Amino acid sequence: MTARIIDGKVIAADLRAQVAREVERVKRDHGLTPGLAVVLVGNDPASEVYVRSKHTQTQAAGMASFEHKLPADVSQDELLALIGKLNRDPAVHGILVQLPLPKGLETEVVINAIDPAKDVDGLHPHNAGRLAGGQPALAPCTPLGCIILSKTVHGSLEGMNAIVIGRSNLVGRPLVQLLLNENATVTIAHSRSRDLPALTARADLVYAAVGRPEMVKRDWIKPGATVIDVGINRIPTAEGKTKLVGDVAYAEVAEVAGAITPVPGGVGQMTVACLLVNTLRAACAIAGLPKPAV
Ligand SMILES: NC(=O)C1=CN([C@@H]2O[C@H](COP(=O)(O)OP(=O)(O)OC[C@H]3O[C@@H](n4cnc5c(N)ncnc54)[C@H](OP(=O)(O)O)[C@@H]3O)[C@@H](O)[C@H]2O)C=CC1
Ligand SMILES: Nc1nc(=O)c2c([nH]1)NC[C@@H]1CN(c3ccc(C(=O)N[C@@H](CCC(=O)O)C(=O)O)cc3)C=[N+]21
Repeated sequence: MTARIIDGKVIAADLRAQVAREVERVKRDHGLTPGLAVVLVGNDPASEVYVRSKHTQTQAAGMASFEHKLPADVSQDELLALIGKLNRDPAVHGILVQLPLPKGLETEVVINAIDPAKDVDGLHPHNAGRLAGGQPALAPCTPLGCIILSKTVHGSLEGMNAIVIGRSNLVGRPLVQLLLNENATVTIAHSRSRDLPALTARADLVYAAVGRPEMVKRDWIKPGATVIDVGINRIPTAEGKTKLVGDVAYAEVAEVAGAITPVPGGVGQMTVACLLVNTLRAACAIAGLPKPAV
């Protein structure tokens, strides 16, 4: 069997086009231009790539994009002051602080300072708690993207056995909550889990969000399972260059899986598209408008 490739590029482009249509409508009918502010502290080259692609795609969708680059040695107070300013700025409806933050800055304090209504990353305890309680919330973009990709294969995830490998606040935990809301049966695995290959082999849906290049192997996968690879790992090649690989050994797993996401071109594409969705939703909610169609 050779897996169907889930094309994140195409699915994300479709989602961005839907966002752009809705942005045009709220601009025309309500004079509302959704705005996203991205805060990047320090100059990690990988982060700069993501931030640039967020900026380009935000503008392409007709939204306002505000970039704030701060030096790695910025003080916590200065960063909190910027967040306070963005919280009060009526042109800003979404605030994303790129993680991880450089040493010396307390992630929790910084995240908690973001107005929950503008927390398009879904990381503030207000939104994380609401999501865990099954209430409407701004949910993290990468897990949202994982659910959309899974549904392109299965329609409904109800009753399916899912495993989420990884339990970070940004990916694993919120993904578990979204899967529960979809009525999947969820196993949560992490670095202390015992016999990960056997746990994974029971799953119809496998989500790998670990940060270990090509960790998930062919013999871990139930034949026909859907494999969603969240990992983004840059590794050296034999030719002395670098390449991106996921947390799944793609070539061998694609021989047994029913469907699989590539890296690049899978989940990463959806993350940025879902950020636009969240910004549009946040803008409509803040302006007191009905929920947008996307
Ligand atoms: N495509 C996209 O848009 C995005 C991709 N990513 C990528 O996804 C990956 C995960 O990111 P993130 O969640 O932020 O990473 P974190 O480092 O925050 O979390 C990694 C998780 O994996 C678990 N883990 C580590 N080693 C093992 C192991 N050997 N077996 C089982 N579990 C293990 C850890 O367990 P424990 O809790 O016990 O330490 C932890 O829960 C990274 O490659 C990252 O680059 C991240 C965000 C967006
Ligand atoms: N507060 C916060 N929120 C995040 O959502 C967040 C973050 N911090 N820190 C870093 C991770 C990582 N992340 C990615 C986004 C897009 C791609 C992406 O577009 N990837 C492309 C390829 C990119 C390339 O070629 O380098 C793809 O997979 O096709 C990847 C990874 C968001 N993250």
